[in-house]
Amino acid sequence: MDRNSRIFVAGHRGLVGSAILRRLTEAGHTDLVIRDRSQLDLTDQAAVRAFFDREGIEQVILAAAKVGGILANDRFGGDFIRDNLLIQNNVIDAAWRAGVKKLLFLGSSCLYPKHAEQPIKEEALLTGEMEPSNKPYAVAKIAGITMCQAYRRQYGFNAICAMPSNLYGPGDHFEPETSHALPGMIRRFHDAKVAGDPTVTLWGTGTPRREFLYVDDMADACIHLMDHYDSGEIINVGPGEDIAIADLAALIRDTVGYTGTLTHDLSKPDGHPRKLMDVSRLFATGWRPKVSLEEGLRRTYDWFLENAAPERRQVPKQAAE
Ligand SMILES: NC(=O)C1=CN([C@@H]2O[C@H](COP(=O)(O)OP(=O)(O)OC[C@H]3O[C@@H](n4cnc5c(N)ncnc54)[C@H](OP(=O)(O)O)[C@@H]3O)[C@@H](O)[C@H]2O)C=CC1
Ligand SMILES: C[C@H]1O[C@H](OP(=O)(O)OP(=O)(O)OC[C@H]2O[C@@H](n3cnc4c(=O)[nH]c(N)nc43)[C@H](O)[C@@H]2O)[C@@H](O)[C@@H](O)C1=O
Repeated sequence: MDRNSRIFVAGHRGLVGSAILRRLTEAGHTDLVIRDRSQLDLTDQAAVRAFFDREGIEQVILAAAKVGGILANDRFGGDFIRDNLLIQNNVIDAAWRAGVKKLLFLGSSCLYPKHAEQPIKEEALLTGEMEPSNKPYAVAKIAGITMCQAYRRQYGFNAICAMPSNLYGPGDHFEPETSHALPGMIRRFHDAKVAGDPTVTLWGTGTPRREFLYVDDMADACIHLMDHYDSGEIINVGPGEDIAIADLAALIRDTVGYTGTLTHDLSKPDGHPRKLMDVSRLFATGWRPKVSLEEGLRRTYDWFLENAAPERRQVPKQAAE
């Protein structure tokens, strides 16, 4: 990506957006455009149109979305489908109208059929029943992909679509109920360690498998695709290996230094049994991930301790007296 190109990083405060902003800044980019939600609500079509008409944006990385773990998706499907359809419709359309040269849209591995053949090839999209827990989110995302492909075919708009695996790292969300599995478990093991709780409860059976990509690798992949990928075909982005949730829990337990026991809350959903993606299309472009899961967990927990651990929140003075 040209260092002088005017790039809008939508969702720059989020897990992926903040990593992309970090990477582009480190690479010496001088014309990065960012807007907090309070400055530009991407669900507001008129505001988004006016923004693109005014700002002369040349490239867009769309890392803004309504995102959450399996329970948030299961409980708030109306919010997920509404907000994601609004955000992506507004940004993709306004970017095209304003003459943006290239846009990156982010789907997810959870868009693939629940029982897709593993590892999952990009051609598997829409070939089978979807996982019900995140169907509203997934249908919205598939609409976004379809919109990008239709705008390319009808208008020649260079929109590309990546399908990331589960992502994690600095800037993630650690709220126990709404977060993704990896940060949720970090928080759960950490809180139990601080409180001296004898047991930690995991959701589900622990048998599902998930593919985890460290968010700085994801940021590198996004920039790599902006530089080297111009096809309308979706492209999987992941490390190409997965781990059972129960084994991930053991890794997180050791990273946090928790010594208690584990139980399972079987009332919580398992979701996809597995969603390991075939990343040969991505690897053929020359990209490879750099950060292992063990190293990524270490860095993520260090970031959590510095920035997100509940005991770091200042207790109001009067409450402490
Ligand atoms: N995390 C994961 O495991 C995966 C994520 N993805 C995709 O990657 C992308 C980024 O996800 P991730 O970084 O995890 O998500 P986050 O929730 O961390 O970040 C989303 C960002 O979007 C912003 N946003 C949400 N709604 C609006 C709005 N109405 N107006 C303006 N900004 C808004 C948020 O702003 P604010 O900070 O104000 O809330 C936040 O900065 C998404 O498209 C997601 O679908 C795909 C696969 C896996
Ligand atoms: C990235 C992807 O993320 C979502 O899909 P998901 O991968 O199924 O979501 P998840 O990260 O929350 O992993 C869930 C798995 O993990 C188990 N599990 C154990 N203990 C905890 C736990 O403490 N929290 C959570 N959330 N899950 C737990 C849980 O039982 C289940 O088996 C999509 O909605 C969508 O948002 C999407 O794109």
